[in-house]
Amino acid sequence: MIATLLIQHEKLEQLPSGGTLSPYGVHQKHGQITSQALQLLSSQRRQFSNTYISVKLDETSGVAVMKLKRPPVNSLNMELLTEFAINLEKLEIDRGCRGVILTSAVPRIFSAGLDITEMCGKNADHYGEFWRAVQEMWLKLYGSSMVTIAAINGSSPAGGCLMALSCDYRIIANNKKYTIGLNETQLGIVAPFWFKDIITEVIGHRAAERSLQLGMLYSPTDALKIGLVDEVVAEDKVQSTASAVMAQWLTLPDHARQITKSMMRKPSLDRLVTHREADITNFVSYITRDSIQKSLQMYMEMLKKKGR
Ligand SMILES: CC/C=C\C/C=C\C/C=C/C=C/CC(=O)SCCNC(=O)CCNC(=O)[C@H](O)C(C)(C)COP(=O)(O)OP(=O)(O)OC[C@H]1O[C@@H](n2cnc3c(N)ncnc32)[C@H](O)[C@@H]1OP(=O)(O)O
Repeated sequence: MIATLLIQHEKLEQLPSGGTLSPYGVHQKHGQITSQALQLLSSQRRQFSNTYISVKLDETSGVAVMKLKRPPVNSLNMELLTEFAINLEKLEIDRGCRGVILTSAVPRIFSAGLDITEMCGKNADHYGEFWRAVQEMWLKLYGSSMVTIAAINGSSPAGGCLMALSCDYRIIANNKKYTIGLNETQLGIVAPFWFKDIITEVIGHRAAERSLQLGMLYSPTDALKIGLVDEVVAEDKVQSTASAVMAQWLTLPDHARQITKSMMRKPSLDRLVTHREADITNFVSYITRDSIQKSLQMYMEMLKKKGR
């Protein structure tokens, strides 16, 4: 029992910021065994935090709450995406974790989507690396065998919406100021095929086509109408509803639910895995076009003006 707890704890050891999984071994930790074990036995919660992600795992329920914490808008830069993928992978291999609630620590914002500055004024190698990190985040989240619930406590455009769409269930706060959707065309860019596939899976072809062409951002109630979210609840009920829904989902045997989830999601995952390198090449050649760079720069200027 103590040995198991120790191994689990080491899987969840805090990561050096922006780095890769720490190669801690049981032996390196030998001297701390007793105190760590006692600490773990007396506490049912484990938490760890990186620069842009914090995770709290409740060992009793097997549910982790993962929060994005990159103010002002949780835009997804390379470091956040990398931390996200590493943390999710750690939870994935942790037997004590069966479900993840994804939410934001930044008031009024779930995530502003990809960090536009990662897609402007950089070189091709950078864009390629960035895109690989975006793909990796999505493959890990959409392909997770755990129950994943998005507790959307703020606006969630573009890549933020993709994250929410990749979860098994979406709960959004009832606040008219919050919007959610894949608004890429409003930036003058095209949503990649796998963004298109996933929104089509969730809301159906007709609604997705209209939504994508017009780059629509929906209020919570409109998002509910088209099935982009599953539930709209009072702002102060988002987390408790997410916990209640999670508890319901976790009453099912993991094995049956996981195989069913995998059956439903495998075709889309395989499509990206098969075309991963081509998708990166495509992204790089697209994003380096002068016209696209200009559109993104203008969009950033517009955002900055609005903020003043
Ligand atoms: C054939 C084609 C083939 C292949 C194509 C392949 C790929 C192309 C693909 C790319 C896909 C991209 C997906 C994306 O996610 S793009 C990002 C889209 N995001 C948005 O449009 C959101 C923009 N932001 C907002 O709407 C708002 O900021 C807000 C609603 C999230 C929050 O509003 P607030 O009023 O609370 O805050 P602001 O004052 O607007 O912002 C504060 C601060 O943050 C900066 N900022 C906002 N969003 C981003 C962002 N996404 N990236 C970087 N920075 C952002 C904003 O400029 C402000 O900065 P300053 O304080 O003024 O410095």
